Amino acid sequence: MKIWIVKTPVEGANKGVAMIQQTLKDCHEQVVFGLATGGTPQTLYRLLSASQLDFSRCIAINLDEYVGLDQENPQSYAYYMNRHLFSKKPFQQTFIPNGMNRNATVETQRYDQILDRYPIDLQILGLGQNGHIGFNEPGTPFESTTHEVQLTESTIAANARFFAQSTDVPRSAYSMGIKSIMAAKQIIIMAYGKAKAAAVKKLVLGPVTTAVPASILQQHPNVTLIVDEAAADQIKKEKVED
Ligand SMILES: N[C@@H]1[C@@H](O)[C@H](O)[C@@H](COP(=O)(O)O)O[C@@H]1O
Repeated sequence: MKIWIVKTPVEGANKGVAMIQQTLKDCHEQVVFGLATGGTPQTLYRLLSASQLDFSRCIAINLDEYVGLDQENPQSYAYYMNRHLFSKKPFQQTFIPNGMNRNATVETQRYDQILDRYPIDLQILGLGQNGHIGFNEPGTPFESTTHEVQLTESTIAANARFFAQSTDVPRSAYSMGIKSIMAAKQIIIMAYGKAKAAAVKKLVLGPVTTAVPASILQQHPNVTLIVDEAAADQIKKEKVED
């Protein structure tokens, strides 16, 4: 795992933009990006939106969506992606789980077929305070594919800041599984702020355990972790590469 400790999320996002640019250069045909939501990638999407990069030959596959929120709901991840990226940078095609499909079996199978059809070249990830990736909460099997997740109280509390009140946060979500995330050729995971420091330590230095879903990334051959100093507080700096 490469680790970059940056001064600010803007510096981290600039590194992300450079890696995305490289991926676009390296892949001469269609490029498939796996995309995340949440607060962490917002700066990255802002810089991508302002860049000259062209995504018209790219496919975007998002990690997750709340069950029960439609794409017109400002708290849905579909709305988030349109607002922060797709309205400014058109992609050839974009996919996100349909939170309005209450038939979890049908929806998760549909999404797995999309993932089979479009292998991900570069996956962007944020990190939950409890070590989750996508909405794969602690305890999720590493072999999981797309599934419906019952959100933990800690995730509901962490995400309540995006809602008028915590009782508005949906209790479940559809999420790509850990197996699908690990199938990406390359992964960038970003984490900023001291609230992420404990999870970053477990991600980098802890045992690989389903109790910390992100710890499986230690076994992926091409992961770059981008953290600011607050998030890197509990890890050794000797692994840093520039
Ligand atoms: N499902 C999302 C994740 O995809 C995200 O990476 C993580 C961190 O969010 P944030 O970046 O807002 O801290 O939690 C959310 O629950």
